[in-house]
Amino acid sequence: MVLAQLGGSISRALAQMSNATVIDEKVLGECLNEISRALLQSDVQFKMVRDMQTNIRKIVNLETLAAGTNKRRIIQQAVFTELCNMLDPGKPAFTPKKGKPSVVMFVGLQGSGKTTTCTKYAYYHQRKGFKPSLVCADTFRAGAFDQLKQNATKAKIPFYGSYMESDPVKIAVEGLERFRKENSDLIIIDTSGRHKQEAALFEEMRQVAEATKPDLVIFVMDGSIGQAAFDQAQAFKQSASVGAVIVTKLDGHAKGGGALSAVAATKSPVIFIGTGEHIDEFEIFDVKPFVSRLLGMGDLSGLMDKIQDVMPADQQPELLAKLAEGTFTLRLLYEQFQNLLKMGPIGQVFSMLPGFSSELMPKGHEKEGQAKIKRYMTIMDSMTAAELDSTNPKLMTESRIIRIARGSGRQIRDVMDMLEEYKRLAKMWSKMKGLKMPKNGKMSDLSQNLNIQQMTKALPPQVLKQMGGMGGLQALMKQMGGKDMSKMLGGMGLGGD
Ligand SMILES: Nc1nc2c(ncn2[C@@H]2O[C@H](COP(=O)(O)OP(=O)(O)OP(=O)(O)O)[C@@H](O)[C@H]2O)c(=O)[nH]1
Repeated sequence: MVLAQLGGSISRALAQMSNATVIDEKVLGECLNEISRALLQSDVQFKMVRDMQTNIRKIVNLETLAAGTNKRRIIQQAVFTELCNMLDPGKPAFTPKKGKPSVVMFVGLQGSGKTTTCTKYAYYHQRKGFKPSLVCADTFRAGAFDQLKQNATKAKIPFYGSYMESDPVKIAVEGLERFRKENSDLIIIDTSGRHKQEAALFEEMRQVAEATKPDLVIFVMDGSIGQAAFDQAQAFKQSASVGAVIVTKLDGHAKGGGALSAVAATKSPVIFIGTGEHIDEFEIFDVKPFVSRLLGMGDLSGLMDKIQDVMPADQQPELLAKLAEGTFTLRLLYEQFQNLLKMGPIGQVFSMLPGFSSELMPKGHEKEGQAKIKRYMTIMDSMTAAELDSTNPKLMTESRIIRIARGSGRQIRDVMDMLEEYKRLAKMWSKMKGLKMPKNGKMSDLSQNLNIQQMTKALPPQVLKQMGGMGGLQALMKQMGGKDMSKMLGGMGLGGD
């Protein structure tokens, strides 16, 4: 069972239980069995599933719960906590600091996605302002250096390797010296993999580690290997001082449960997950938000951080002023699309919204969504400034539409489609009109001025329903704290169909 389905099954089991008029032992038992079945099908170890059931039973003692307590919420919370405990080894991994030289070594079996992940890791840190560099100490696989070179060049990350040298230790040390001189603050060493765990692989790993003294050894594990994950993770853990794990290929048909439970068993935290072959299909792994997203409960603080990352602070007062006037122009939409694309794969963004489990945004649709946004932007590129800045729907006459379609090389139908989407969003935003502005003009202070009624009106009904109606919305606003809500609404509107 793939991870997104696992989340869906657990949420469904909880929802079914909520539908029961009385929650008694029988209903609770059925719900827990359903959840256990889903976990087992995802390759989570039997013992862990059994322990989880026992723990939940301990927390949720139906007889002693006072009348009037919300049993459903208590059970849901217990499931959430247990899933988190399963994935949290309780100690954080080493994290590199900007400007302070760190060495990180990657280990794993051949084909686990090690080389790809090294570049993703480097790229991730580069975007955060680090000066990463890559060393290819994989002399076992002939094409490894070429692959690293290609990836690194594309991402503009300095790399080091050799076609001639066959001693991985020598390459690792030379690469380290070179990049230390060049003031790289994150030197990443890719090591050889083998088809299976074998003594030679572990010996080589040990030697490279001894020569380079890494601050962190990351074990890269293929998320689709199911139950075999347990032994593999443990073998690596015992041979190298693995300090963190990255699980790859948690897209497509990955039996993520197996890898995740095995990882939990090795007591090293998962720090990132790979969700595709592309360099930005890489997500930071945080236990609570991950479980929350798995259960379709969203991860708003993650989403807010992502938005804050891409939206320059000086643009915020301007956007707010326009929103307060109730003017949502095509130009504004264009800018929002740009921000959305900067945030990374759309599916990642949507899975952070409460009510949208990743099951609702399957891989194919994600690409479709992204393509749709790019298509809309191409169409807008063929519009005049007056068209982009207008708020008059009548301006878009037939002749203008035909001209835009021709100019952008798209069908008239596509232009109409884009305009419909714009109208839908403009309508949603117009309901936010009259919003009281925060005095300092800062987005992050806007949420204090939003009221529930206004929000309820602005949200598409199906989104509101998914969020659990007014009550859900209220809880959500509390969760948001000082973070900003309006940008989130913009994002939501784009996916609200
Ligand atoms: N779908 C998907 N494919 C991935 C992901 N990460 C890596 N891959 C693919 O997995 C394949 C193997 O990846 P590599 O990076 O070459 O594997 P490796 O572990 O470095 O192999 P060695 O260098 O031989 O040890 C490649 O085709 C990658 O594109 C991921 O998160 N999702």
